Amino acid sequence: MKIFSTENIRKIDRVTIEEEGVSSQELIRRVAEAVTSEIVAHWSPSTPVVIFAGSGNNGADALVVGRMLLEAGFYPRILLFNFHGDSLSRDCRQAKHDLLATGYQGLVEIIDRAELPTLTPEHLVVDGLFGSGLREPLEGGFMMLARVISESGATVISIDVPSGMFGDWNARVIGRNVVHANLTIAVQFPRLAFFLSDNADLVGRWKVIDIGLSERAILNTPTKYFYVERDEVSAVLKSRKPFSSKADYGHALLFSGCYGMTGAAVMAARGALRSGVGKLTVHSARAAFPVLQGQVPEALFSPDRQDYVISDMSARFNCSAIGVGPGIGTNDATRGALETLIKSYKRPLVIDADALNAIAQNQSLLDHIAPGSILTPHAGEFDRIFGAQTSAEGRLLKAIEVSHRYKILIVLKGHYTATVRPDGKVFFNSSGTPAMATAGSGDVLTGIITSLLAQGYKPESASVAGVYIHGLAGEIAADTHGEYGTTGMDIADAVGRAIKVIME
Ligand SMILES: NC(=O)C1=CN([C@@H]2O[C@H](COP(=O)(O)OP(=O)(O)OC[C@H]3O[C@@H](n4cnc5c(N)ncnc54)[C@H](O)[C@@H]3O)[C@@H](O)[C@H]2O)[C@@H](O)CC1
Ligand SMILES: Nc1ncnc2c1ncn2[C@@H]1O[C@H](COP(=O)(O)OP(=O)(O)O)[C@@H](O)[C@H]1O
Ligand SMILES: [K+]
Repeated sequence: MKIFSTENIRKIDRVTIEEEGVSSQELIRRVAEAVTSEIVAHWSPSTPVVIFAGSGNNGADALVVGRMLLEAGFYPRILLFNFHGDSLSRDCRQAKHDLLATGYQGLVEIIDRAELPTLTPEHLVVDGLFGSGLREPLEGGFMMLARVISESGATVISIDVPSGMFGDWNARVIGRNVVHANLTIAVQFPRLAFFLSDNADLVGRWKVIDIGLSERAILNTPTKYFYVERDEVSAVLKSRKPFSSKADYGHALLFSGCYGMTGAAVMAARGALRSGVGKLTVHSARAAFPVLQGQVPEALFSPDRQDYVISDMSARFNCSAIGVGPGIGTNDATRGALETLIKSYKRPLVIDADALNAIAQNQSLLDHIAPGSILTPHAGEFDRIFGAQTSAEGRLLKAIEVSHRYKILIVLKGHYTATVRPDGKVFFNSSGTPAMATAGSGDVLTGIITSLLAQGYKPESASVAGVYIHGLAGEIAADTHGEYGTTGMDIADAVGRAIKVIME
Protein backbone atom coordinates (compact mmCIF):
# COMPACT_ATOMS: atom_id res chain seq x y z
CA MET A 1 0.00 0.00 0.00
CA LYS A 2 1.24 3.46 -0.84
CA ILE A 3 1.86 5.98 1.92
CA PHE A 4 1.33 9.49 0.56
CA SER A 5 2.49 12.90 1.68
CA THR A 6 -0.09 15.46 2.78
CA GLU A 7 0.50 17.33 -0.46
CA ASN A 8 -0.21 14.27 -2.58
CA ILE A 9 -3.29 13.37 -0.57
CA ARG A 10 -4.65 16.84 -1.34
CA LYS A 11 -4.04 16.24 -5.04
CA ILE A 12 -5.78 12.86 -4.96
CA ASP A 13 -8.61 14.46 -3.04
CA ARG A 14 -8.92 17.17 -5.69
CA VAL A 15 -8.92 14.70 -8.59
CA THR A 16 -11.66 12.70 -6.86
CA ILE A 17 -13.81 15.78 -6.41
CA GLU A 18 -13.13 17.45 -9.75
CA GLU A 19 -12.82 14.52 -12.14
CA GLU A 20 -14.92 11.82 -10.56
CA GLY A 21 -17.69 14.11 -9.45
CA VAL A 22 -17.75 13.04 -5.80
CA SER A 23 -18.57 16.08 -3.65
CA SER A 24 -16.42 17.00 -0.67
CA GLN A 25 -19.55 16.74 1.46
CA GLU A 26 -19.99 13.16 0.35
CA LEU A 27 -16.38 12.42 1.34
CA ILE A 28 -16.97 14.02 4.71
CA ARG A 29 -20.11 11.94 5.13
CA ARG A 30 -18.11 8.75 4.45
CA VAL A 31 -15.48 9.70 7.00
CA ALA A 32 -18.10 10.54 9.60
CA GLU A 33 -20.04 7.37 8.96
CA ALA A 34 -16.94 5.24 9.57
CA VAL A 35 -16.03 7.11 12.76
CA THR A 36 -19.62 6.92 14.02
CA SER A 37 -19.84 3.17 13.34
CA GLU A 38 -16.68 2.67 15.37
CA ILE A 39 -18.20 4.55 18.30
CA VAL A 40 -21.62 2.92 18.08
CA ALA A 41 -20.00 -0.54 17.95
CA HIS A 42 -17.96 -0.02 21.13
CA TRP A 43 -19.75 2.53 23.29
CA SER A 44 -23.29 2.85 24.60
CA PRO A 45 -25.44 5.96 24.04
CA SER A 46 -25.13 6.82 27.73
CA THR A 47 -21.38 7.47 27.31
CA PRO A 48 -20.49 11.12 27.92
CA VAL A 49 -19.05 12.18 24.55
CA VAL A 50 -17.26 15.47 23.90
CA ILE A 51 -16.50 16.41 20.32
CA PHE A 52 -13.86 19.03 19.54
CA ALA A 53 -14.29 20.48 16.06
CA GLY A 54 -11.79 22.82 14.41
CA SER A 55 -12.64 25.32 11.72
CA GLY A 56 -11.53 23.27 8.69
CA ASN A 57 -12.72 20.03 7.16
CA ASN A 58 -11.37 17.95 10.03
CA GLY A 59 -13.88 19.94 12.08
CA ALA A 60 -16.53 19.30 9.43
CA ASP A 61 -15.93 15.56 9.82
CA ALA A 62 -16.35 15.95 13.57
CA LEU A 63 -19.59 17.94 13.31
CA VAL A 64 -21.10 15.31 11.03
CA VAL A 65 -20.03 12.62 13.52
CA GLY A 66 -21.94 14.67 16.11
CA ARG A 67 -25.07 14.70 13.97
CA MET A 68 -24.83 10.96 13.29
CA LEU A 69 -24.30 10.20 16.98
CA LEU A 70 -27.45 12.16 17.80
CA GLU A 71 -29.32 9.98 15.33
CA ALA A 72 -27.88 6.91 17.08
CA GLY A 73 -29.25 8.08 20.44
CA PHE A 74 -26.07 9.63 21.92
CA TYR A 75 -26.10 13.16 23.26
CA PRO A 76 -22.61 14.52 22.60
CA ARG A 77 -21.37 17.88 23.75
CA ILE A 78 -19.82 19.65 20.76
CA LEU A 79 -17.29 22.48 20.89
CA LEU A 80 -16.66 24.29 17.63
CA PHE A 81 -13.71 26.66 17.34
CA ASN A 82 -14.85 29.51 15.14
CA PHE A 83 -12.65 32.47 16.01
CA HIS A 84 -14.18 35.89 15.27
CA GLY A 85 -17.26 33.97 14.15
CA ASP A 86 -16.07 33.77 10.55
CA SER A 87 -13.24 31.23 10.29
CA LEU A 88 -15.16 28.13 9.20
CA SER A 89 -14.40 26.40 5.90
CA ARG A 90 -17.35 26.10 3.50
CA ASP A 91 -17.92 22.45 4.40
CA CYS A 92 -17.58 23.14 8.09
CA ARG A 93 -20.17 25.90 7.85
CA GLN A 94 -22.52 23.53 6.07
CA ALA A 95 -21.93 20.81 8.68
CA LYS A 96 -22.75 23.30 11.45
CA HIS A 97 -25.91 24.33 9.63
CA ASP A 98 -27.03 20.69 9.22
CA LEU A 99 -26.29 19.99 12.87
CA LEU A 100 -28.33 22.95 14.10
CA ALA A 101 -31.16 22.02 11.73
CA THR A 102 -31.75 18.89 13.83
CA GLY A 103 -32.76 21.13 16.73
CA TYR A 104 -29.63 20.21 18.68
CA GLN A 105 -29.00 22.58 21.57
CA GLY A 106 -25.60 21.40 22.84
CA LEU A 107 -23.28 23.24 20.44
CA VAL A 108 -20.78 25.52 22.13
CA GLU A 109 -19.25 27.83 19.57
CA ILE A 110 -15.97 29.31 20.69
CA ILE A 111 -15.58 32.72 19.14
CA ASP A 112 -12.99 34.35 21.40
CA ARG A 113 -12.61 32.78 24.85
CA ALA A 114 -12.81 29.07 25.50
CA GLU A 115 -14.67 27.60 28.47
CA LEU A 116 -13.48 24.04 28.36
CA PRO A 117 -15.55 21.20 29.78
CA THR A 118 -14.06 19.08 32.51
CA LEU A 119 -12.90 15.78 31.05
CA THR A 120 -12.67 12.59 33.08
CA PRO A 121 -11.55 9.04 32.28
CA GLU A 122 -15.22 8.21 31.66
CA HIS A 123 -15.40 10.60 28.72
CA LEU A 124 -15.04 9.68 25.11
CA VAL A 125 -13.42 12.49 23.13
CA VAL A 126 -13.69 12.87 19.38
CA ASP A 127 -10.75 14.94 18.21
CA GLY A 128 -11.55 16.81 15.02
CA LEU A 129 -9.48 19.93 15.72
CA PHE A 130 -6.82 19.68 13.02
CA GLY A 131 -6.11 17.17 10.30
CA SER A 132 -3.97 17.49 7.23
CA GLY A 133 -4.46 21.27 7.17
CA LEU A 134 -2.19 21.86 10.17
CA ARG A 135 0.30 24.57 9.21
CA GLU A 136 2.43 25.03 12.34
CA PRO A 137 2.93 23.12 15.57
CA LEU A 138 0.20 24.05 18.04
CA GLU A 139 0.72 27.06 20.28
CA GLY A 140 -1.20 29.00 22.94
CA GLY A 141 -4.77 27.93 23.60
CA PHE A 142 -4.75 24.97 21.21
CA MET A 143 -1.51 23.69 22.71
CA MET A 144 -3.08 23.90 26.18
CA LEU A 145 -6.23 22.21 24.92
CA ALA A 146 -4.22 19.33 23.45
CA ARG A 147 -2.52 18.87 26.82
CA VAL A 148 -5.81 19.03 28.73
CA ILE A 149 -7.33 16.35 26.48
CA SER A 150 -4.26 14.10 26.68
CA GLU A 151 -3.85 14.40 30.42
CA SER A 152 -7.55 13.92 31.23
CA GLY A 153 -7.47 10.14 30.99
CA ALA A 154 -10.44 10.26 28.59
CA THR A 155 -10.51 7.84 25.68
CA VAL A 156 -9.64 9.78 22.55
CA ILE A 157 -10.52 9.01 18.95
CA SER A 158 -8.68 11.27 16.52
CA ILE A 159 -10.02 11.84 13.05
CA ASP A 160 -7.34 11.43 10.36
CA VAL A 161 -4.36 12.36 12.57
CA PRO A 162 -4.01 13.30 16.24
CA SER A 163 -4.44 17.08 16.29
CA GLY A 164 -1.11 18.88 16.39
CA MET A 165 0.81 16.08 14.68
CA PHE A 166 1.79 16.31 11.03
CA GLY A 167 1.16 13.22 8.93
CA ASP A 168 4.62 13.43 7.40
CA TRP A 169 7.58 14.68 9.44
CA ASN A 170 7.43 16.05 12.98
CA ALA A 171 10.92 17.32 13.77
CA ARG A 172 9.56 20.60 15.15
CA VAL A 173 6.69 19.06 17.10
CA ILE A 174 6.84 18.42 20.83
CA GLY A 175 4.79 15.33 21.70
CA ARG A 176 3.29 16.87 24.81
CA ASN A 177 1.61 19.54 22.67
CA VAL A 178 -0.26 17.02 20.53
CA VAL A 179 -3.53 15.27 21.32
CA HIS A 180 -2.70 11.73 22.43
CA ALA A 181 -5.17 9.41 20.74
CA ASN A 182 -6.13 5.93 21.80
CA LEU A 183 -7.37 5.33 18.28
CA THR A 184 -6.60 7.27 15.12
CA ILE A 185 -8.98 6.74 12.23
CA ALA A 186 -7.04 7.76 9.15
CA VAL A 187 -8.73 8.86 5.97
CA GLN A 188 -7.86 6.47 3.09
CA PHE A 189 -4.12 6.14 3.84
CA PRO A 190 -1.90 5.51 6.82
CA ARG A 191 0.59 8.34 7.25
CA LEU A 192 4.37 8.20 7.42
CA ALA A 193 4.32 9.47 11.01
CA PHE A 194 2.38 6.38 12.14
CA PHE A 195 5.39 4.16 11.49
CA LEU A 196 7.87 6.04 13.64
CA SER A 197 8.18 4.99 17.26
CA ASP A 198 8.46 8.67 18.28
CA ASN A 199 4.74 9.05 17.58
CA ALA A 200 3.46 5.76 19.00
CA ASP A 201 1.88 7.44 22.06
CA LEU A 202 0.26 10.14 19.93
CA VAL A 203 -1.32 7.91 17.30
CA GLY A 204 -2.33 5.00 19.54
CA ARG A 205 -3.92 2.19 17.61
CA TRP A 206 -4.72 3.17 14.04
CA LYS A 207 -7.18 2.15 11.38
CA VAL A 208 -7.61 3.26 7.82
CA ILE A 209 -11.03 3.92 6.32
CA ASP A 210 -11.59 3.63 2.61
CA ILE A 211 -13.64 6.61 1.44
CA GLY A 212 -13.33 5.72 -2.23
CA LEU A 213 -10.78 8.29 -3.41
CA SER A 214 -9.93 8.01 -7.11
CA GLU A 215 -8.17 4.72 -7.80
CA ARG A 216 -6.65 6.16 -10.93
CA ALA A 217 -5.19 9.09 -9.03
CA ILE A 218 -3.83 6.71 -6.37
CA LEU A 219 -2.21 4.58 -9.05
CA ASN A 220 -0.75 7.52 -10.95
CA THR A 221 0.60 9.42 -7.97
CA PRO A 222 4.17 8.42 -7.18
CA THR A 223 5.49 8.00 -3.65
CA LYS A 224 8.65 6.85 -1.96
CA TYR A 225 6.94 5.28 1.03
CA PHE A 226 5.11 1.97 1.16
CA TYR A 227 3.39 -0.23 3.71
CA VAL A 228 4.12 -3.86 2.85
CA GLU A 229 1.29 -6.32 3.27
CA ARG A 230 0.86 -9.96 2.37
CA ASP A 231 -0.32 -9.46 -1.22
CA GLU A 232 2.80 -7.52 -2.17
CA VAL A 233 4.98 -10.34 -0.85
CA SER A 234 3.00 -13.16 -2.40
CA ALA A 235 3.39 -11.40 -5.76
CA VAL A 236 7.16 -11.65 -5.35
CA LEU A 237 7.58 -15.25 -4.13
CA LYS A 238 7.86 -17.78 -6.93
CA SER A 239 6.41 -21.28 -6.71
CA ARG A 240 8.75 -24.14 -7.36
CA LYS A 241 8.89 -25.84 -10.73
CA PRO A 242 7.97 -29.55 -10.67
CA PHE A 243 11.29 -30.70 -12.17
CA SER A 244 13.49 -28.41 -10.12
CA SER A 245 16.29 -29.71 -7.91
CA LYS A 246 18.26 -28.30 -5.02
CA ALA A 247 20.74 -26.92 -7.53
CA ASP A 248 18.06 -24.47 -8.61
CA TYR A 249 17.77 -22.92 -5.16
CA GLY A 250 21.29 -21.76 -4.52
CA HIS A 251 24.03 -22.54 -2.06
CA ALA A 252 24.24 -20.02 0.76
CA LEU A 253 27.23 -19.46 2.99
CA LEU A 254 26.84 -18.11 6.51
CA PHE A 255 29.77 -16.80 8.54
CA SER A 256 28.26 -17.15 11.95
CA GLY A 257 28.92 -18.39 15.47
CA CYS A 258 31.91 -18.54 17.77
CA TYR A 259 32.57 -20.14 21.12
CA GLY A 260 29.69 -19.10 23.41
CA MET A 261 27.49 -17.83 20.56
CA THR A 262 26.92 -20.94 18.49
CA GLY A 263 23.17 -20.58 18.99
CA ALA A 264 23.17 -17.52 16.74
CA ALA A 265 24.53 -19.68 13.93
CA VAL A 266 21.93 -22.34 14.62
CA MET A 267 19.10 -19.83 14.37
CA ALA A 268 20.45 -18.14 11.25
CA ALA A 269 20.92 -21.57 9.66
CA ARG A 270 17.41 -22.70 10.57
CA GLY A 271 15.99 -19.47 9.17
CA ALA A 272 17.88 -20.03 5.92
CA LEU A 273 16.84 -23.68 5.55
CA ARG A 274 13.21 -23.01 6.40
CA SER A 275 13.08 -20.35 3.71
CA GLY A 276 14.02 -22.68 0.93
CA VAL A 277 17.72 -22.46 0.17
CA GLY A 278 18.93 -25.47 -1.84
CA LYS A 279 22.09 -25.96 0.15
CA LEU A 280 23.64 -24.24 3.13
CA THR A 281 27.16 -24.15 4.49
CA VAL A 282 27.84 -22.62 7.87
CA HIS A 283 31.39 -21.53 8.49
CA SER A 284 31.95 -21.25 12.19
CA ALA A 285 34.58 -21.63 14.91
CA ARG A 286 35.76 -25.23 15.12
CA ALA A 287 34.23 -25.62 18.60
CA ALA A 288 30.76 -25.05 17.10
CA PHE A 289 30.94 -28.38 15.25
CA PRO A 290 28.94 -30.65 17.61
CA VAL A 291 26.24 -28.06 18.23
CA LEU A 292 25.71 -27.17 14.58
CA GLN A 293 25.78 -30.73 13.31
CA GLY A 294 23.44 -31.79 16.10
CA GLN A 295 20.99 -28.91 15.83
CA VAL A 296 21.03 -28.29 12.08
CA PRO A 297 22.11 -31.56 10.48
CA GLU A 298 20.87 -30.36 7.07
CA ALA A 299 23.61 -27.72 6.91
CA LEU A 300 27.20 -28.43 5.89
CA PHE A 301 29.74 -27.43 8.48
CA SER A 302 32.90 -25.60 7.49
CA PRO A 303 35.26 -25.43 10.46
CA ASP A 304 37.53 -22.43 10.93
CA ARG A 305 41.22 -22.99 11.57
CA GLN A 306 40.64 -21.53 15.01
CA ASP A 307 38.83 -23.37 17.76
CA TYR A 308 36.95 -20.47 19.32
CA VAL A 309 36.61 -17.73 16.74
CA ILE A 310 36.25 -17.24 13.00
CA SER A 311 39.54 -16.11 11.45
CA ASP A 312 38.87 -16.75 7.79
CA MET A 313 35.96 -15.46 5.74
CA SER A 314 37.04 -16.24 2.24
CA ALA A 315 34.21 -16.81 -0.17
CA ARG A 316 34.26 -20.37 -1.50
CA PHE A 317 32.60 -22.98 -3.73
CA ASN A 318 31.17 -20.15 -5.83
CA CYS A 319 28.45 -19.71 -3.22
CA SER A 320 25.36 -17.90 -4.41
CA ALA A 321 24.99 -15.59 -1.38
CA ILE A 322 26.83 -14.78 1.82
CA GLY A 323 25.41 -13.72 5.18
CA VAL A 324 27.77 -12.59 7.90
CA GLY A 325 27.53 -11.47 11.48
CA PRO A 326 25.28 -13.40 13.88
CA GLY A 327 27.32 -14.48 16.88
CA ILE A 328 30.77 -13.84 15.42
CA GLY A 329 32.04 -11.63 18.26
CA THR A 330 34.33 -8.67 17.77
CA ASN A 331 37.79 -10.11 18.33
CA ASP A 332 40.66 -8.95 16.14
CA ALA A 333 41.03 -12.10 14.03
CA THR A 334 37.34 -12.04 13.10
CA ARG A 335 37.40 -8.31 12.37
CA GLY A 336 40.41 -8.82 10.10
CA ALA A 337 38.67 -11.65 8.24
CA LEU A 338 35.58 -9.49 7.81
CA GLU A 339 37.62 -6.60 6.42
CA THR A 340 39.16 -8.90 3.84
CA LEU A 341 35.74 -10.26 2.90
CA ILE A 342 34.18 -6.81 2.52
CA LYS A 343 37.12 -5.50 0.49
CA SER A 344 37.28 -8.47 -1.85
CA TYR A 345 33.71 -9.65 -2.32
CA LYS A 346 32.00 -7.99 -5.25
CA ARG A 347 28.46 -9.29 -4.86
CA PRO A 348 25.83 -8.21 -2.31
CA LEU A 349 26.40 -9.39 1.25
CA VAL A 350 23.93 -9.63 4.12
CA ILE A 351 25.58 -7.94 7.09
CA ASP A 352 24.23 -8.18 10.63
CA ALA A 353 25.02 -8.04 14.34
CA ASP A 354 28.73 -8.15 15.22
CA ALA A 355 29.69 -7.57 11.59
CA LEU A 356 27.86 -4.25 11.92
CA ASN A 357 29.70 -3.52 15.15
CA ALA A 358 32.98 -4.21 13.37
CA ILE A 359 32.01 -1.69 10.68
CA ALA A 360 31.21 0.81 13.43
CA GLN A 361 34.82 0.47 14.57
CA ASN A 362 36.21 0.88 11.07
CA GLN A 363 33.89 3.08 9.09
CA SER A 364 36.16 3.19 6.05
CA LEU A 365 34.74 -0.28 5.29
CA LEU A 366 31.51 1.39 4.21
CA ASP A 367 33.27 2.59 1.07
CA HIS A 368 34.10 -1.00 0.12
CA ILE A 369 30.78 -2.77 0.69
CA ALA A 370 29.46 -4.16 -2.60
CA PRO A 371 26.50 -2.19 -3.96
CA GLY A 372 23.19 -3.87 -3.20
CA SER A 373 24.44 -5.29 0.10
CA ILE A 374 21.86 -5.48 2.87
CA LEU A 375 22.66 -4.20 6.35
CA THR A 376 20.20 -5.25 9.06
CA PRO A 377 20.82 -3.05 12.10
CA HIS A 378 18.52 -2.45 15.04
CA ALA A 379 18.52 1.13 16.29
CA GLY A 380 21.56 0.64 18.53
CA GLU A 381 23.66 -0.94 15.80
CA PHE A 382 22.62 1.74 13.34
CA ASP A 383 23.60 4.54 15.69
CA ARG A 384 26.96 2.93 16.41
CA ILE A 385 27.81 3.08 12.72
CA PHE A 386 26.14 6.27 11.58
CA GLY A 387 26.07 8.39 14.74
CA ALA A 388 23.66 8.71 17.67
CA GLN A 389 20.15 9.79 16.72
CA THR A 390 17.69 11.36 19.13
CA SER A 391 14.57 10.28 17.28
CA ALA A 392 13.30 7.49 15.04
CA GLU A 393 12.52 10.17 12.47
CA GLY A 394 16.13 11.38 12.51
CA ARG A 395 17.34 7.79 12.20
CA LEU A 396 15.14 7.12 9.19
CA LEU A 397 16.31 10.29 7.47
CA LYS A 398 19.91 9.31 8.14
CA ALA A 399 19.23 5.81 6.79
CA ILE A 400 17.82 7.31 3.59
CA GLU A 401 20.93 9.46 3.25
CA VAL A 402 23.50 6.70 3.83
CA SER A 403 21.63 4.12 1.78
CA HIS A 404 21.90 6.49 -1.17
CA ARG A 405 25.51 7.43 -0.46
CA TYR A 406 26.84 3.87 -0.16
CA LYS A 407 24.34 2.21 -2.55
CA ILE A 408 23.33 -0.28 0.13
CA LEU A 409 19.99 -1.38 1.52
CA ILE A 410 19.34 -0.72 5.17
CA VAL A 411 16.87 -2.85 7.05
CA LEU A 412 16.19 -0.75 10.12
CA LYS A 413 14.70 -3.27 12.52
CA GLY A 414 11.94 -2.44 14.94
CA HIS A 415 8.16 -2.64 15.31
CA TYR A 416 7.60 -1.49 11.73
CA THR A 417 10.94 -2.54 10.27
CA ALA A 418 11.85 -0.07 7.52
CA THR A 419 13.76 -1.28 4.48
CA VAL A 420 15.48 1.69 2.91
CA ARG A 421 16.77 1.49 -0.66
CA PRO A 422 19.40 3.57 -2.43
CA ASP A 423 16.70 5.10 -4.67
CA GLY A 424 15.14 6.63 -1.54
CA LYS A 425 12.20 4.24 -1.36
CA VAL A 426 11.21 3.06 2.10
CA PHE A 427 9.15 -0.06 2.81
CA PHE A 428 7.53 -0.36 6.24
CA ASN A 429 6.72 -3.89 7.28
CA SER A 430 3.25 -4.79 8.50
CA SER A 431 3.91 -8.21 10.04
CA GLY A 432 5.51 -8.96 13.39
CA THR A 433 4.78 -8.86 17.08
CA PRO A 434 6.48 -7.72 20.29
CA ALA A 435 6.90 -11.46 20.99
CA MET A 436 9.86 -11.14 18.62
CA ALA A 437 11.71 -8.83 20.98
CA THR A 438 13.86 -11.74 22.09
CA ALA A 439 17.49 -12.73 21.62
CA GLY A 440 18.10 -14.61 18.43
CA SER A 441 15.17 -13.22 16.55
CA GLY A 442 17.40 -11.04 14.36
CA ASP A 443 19.69 -13.97 13.54
CA VAL A 444 16.75 -15.76 11.96
CA LEU A 445 16.15 -12.74 9.72
CA THR A 446 19.75 -12.82 8.49
CA GLY A 447 19.27 -16.46 7.55
CA ILE A 448 16.03 -15.77 5.68
CA ILE A 449 17.38 -12.85 3.65
CA THR A 450 20.61 -14.72 2.80
CA SER A 451 18.57 -17.71 1.70
CA LEU A 452 16.33 -15.62 -0.58
CA LEU A 453 19.36 -13.89 -2.10
CA ALA A 454 20.95 -17.31 -2.73
CA GLN A 455 17.77 -18.41 -4.51
CA GLY A 456 18.15 -15.56 -6.97
CA TYR A 457 15.84 -12.93 -5.49
CA LYS A 458 17.24 -9.43 -5.99
CA PRO A 459 18.36 -7.58 -2.86
CA GLU A 460 15.32 -5.27 -3.14
CA SER A 461 12.86 -8.15 -2.91
CA ALA A 462 14.93 -10.49 -0.71
CA SER A 463 15.04 -7.80 1.98
CA VAL A 464 11.42 -6.66 1.88
CA ALA A 465 10.00 -10.18 1.47
CA GLY A 466 12.42 -11.58 4.06
CA VAL A 467 11.35 -9.02 6.63
CA TYR A 468 7.67 -9.75 6.02
CA ILE A 469 8.18 -13.54 6.20
CA HIS A 470 10.17 -13.13 9.41
CA GLY A 471 7.43 -11.03 11.04
CA LEU A 472 4.72 -13.48 10.03
CA ALA A 473 6.80 -16.38 11.37
CA GLY A 474 6.97 -14.43 14.65
CA GLU A 475 3.19 -14.09 14.69
CA ILE A 476 2.72 -17.81 14.01
CA ALA A 477 5.22 -18.75 16.72
CA ALA A 478 3.54 -16.36 19.15
CA ASP A 479 0.16 -17.98 18.44
CA THR A 480 1.53 -21.16 19.98
CA HIS A 481 4.02 -19.89 22.53
CA GLY A 482 2.57 -16.49 23.47
CA GLU A 483 4.14 -13.08 23.80
CA TYR A 484 6.42 -14.09 26.63
CA GLY A 485 7.29 -17.63 25.60
CA THR A 486 8.33 -17.23 21.97
CA THR A 487 12.02 -17.88 21.33
CA GLY A 488 14.26 -17.25 18.34
CA MET A 489 14.18 -20.95 17.54
CA ASP A 490 10.36 -20.96 17.54
CA ILE A 491 10.43 -18.11 15.03
CA ALA A 492 12.94 -19.97 12.84
CA ASP A 493 10.81 -23.09 12.89
CA ALA A 494 7.70 -21.15 11.86
CA VAL A 495 9.35 -19.64 8.78
CA GLY A 496 8.24 -22.45 6.46
CA ARG A 497 4.65 -22.12 7.61
CA ALA A 498 4.79 -18.35 7.15
CA ILE A 499 5.85 -18.77 3.52
CA LYS A 500 3.11 -21.34 3.02
CA VAL A 501 0.49 -18.90 4.35
CA ILE A 502 1.79 -16.12 2.10
CA MET A 503 1.73 -18.31 -0.99
CA GLU A 504 -1.71 -19.82 -0.39
N1 LIG B 1 -8.15 14.02 2.31
C1 LIG B 1 -9.38 13.79 2.00
O1 LIG B 1 -9.60 13.23 1.00
C2 LIG B 1 -10.48 14.19 2.89
C3 LIG B 1 -10.20 14.93 4.02
N2 LIG B 1 -11.12 15.20 4.92
C4 LIG B 1 -10.77 15.86 6.18
O2 LIG B 1 -10.29 17.15 5.93
C5 LIG B 1 -9.12 17.35 6.70
C6 LIG B 1 -8.33 18.46 6.11
O3 LIG B 1 -9.15 19.61 6.16
P1 LIG B 1 -8.58 21.08 5.98
O4 LIG B 1 -7.70 21.13 4.81
O5 LIG B 1 -9.74 21.98 6.01
O6 LIG B 1 -7.67 21.30 7.23
P2 LIG B 1 -7.88 21.08 8.80
O7 LIG B 1 -9.29 20.88 9.13
O8 LIG B 1 -6.90 20.06 9.22
O9 LIG B 1 -7.38 22.47 9.43
C7 LIG B 1 -7.46 23.65 8.76
C8 LIG B 1 -7.79 24.81 9.69
O10 LIG B 1 -6.89 24.87 10.77
C9 LIG B 1 -6.23 26.16 10.79
N3 LIG B 1 -4.86 25.92 11.29
C10 LIG B 1 -3.88 25.20 10.69
N4 LIG B 1 -2.79 25.14 11.47
C11 LIG B 1 -3.09 25.80 12.61
C12 LIG B 1 -2.37 26.06 13.81
N5 LIG B 1 -1.13 25.62 13.98
N6 LIG B 1 -2.98 26.77 14.77
C13 LIG B 1 -4.24 27.25 14.60
N7 LIG B 1 -4.96 27.03 13.49
C14 LIG B 1 -4.41 26.32 12.50
C15 LIG B 1 -6.32 26.64 9.39
O11 LIG B 1 -6.26 28.03 9.34
C16 LIG B 1 -7.67 26.11 8.95
O12 LIG B 1 -8.69 26.94 9.42
C17 LIG B 1 -8.47 16.01 6.75
O13 LIG B 1 -7.56 15.87 7.79
C18 LIG B 1 -9.69 15.11 6.93
O14 LIG B 1 -10.05 15.01 8.28
C19 LIG B 1 -12.46 14.63 4.82
O15 LIG B 1 -13.35 15.51 5.34
C20 LIG B 1 -12.87 14.30 3.43
C21 LIG B 1 -11.83 13.79 2.53
N1 LIG C 1 7.96 -4.92 19.19
C1 LIG C 1 8.27 -5.55 18.06
N2 LIG C 1 7.37 -5.66 17.07
C2 LIG C 1 7.68 -6.30 15.92
N3 LIG C 1 8.89 -6.84 15.67
C3 LIG C 1 9.83 -6.76 16.60
C4 LIG C 1 9.58 -6.12 17.84
N4 LIG C 1 10.72 -6.19 18.58
C5 LIG C 1 11.63 -6.83 17.83
N5 LIG C 1 11.11 -7.20 16.65
C6 LIG C 1 11.82 -7.86 15.55
O1 LIG C 1 12.67 -8.87 16.08
C7 LIG C 1 13.97 -8.80 15.51
C8 LIG C 1 14.99 -8.51 16.61
O2 LIG C 1 16.26 -8.43 16.04
P1 LIG C 1 17.54 -8.01 16.88
O3 LIG C 1 17.23 -6.78 17.64
O4 LIG C 1 18.67 -8.01 15.95
O5 LIG C 1 17.64 -9.19 17.92
P2 LIG C 1 18.81 -10.21 18.17
O6 LIG C 1 20.10 -9.52 17.87
O7 LIG C 1 18.69 -10.53 19.60
O8 LIG C 1 18.56 -11.37 17.31
C9 LIG C 1 13.91 -7.70 14.45
O9 LIG C 1 13.65 -8.26 13.19
C10 LIG C 1 12.73 -6.84 14.90
O10 LIG C 1 12.09 -6.19 13.82
K1 LIG D 1 -7.66 15.32 14.24
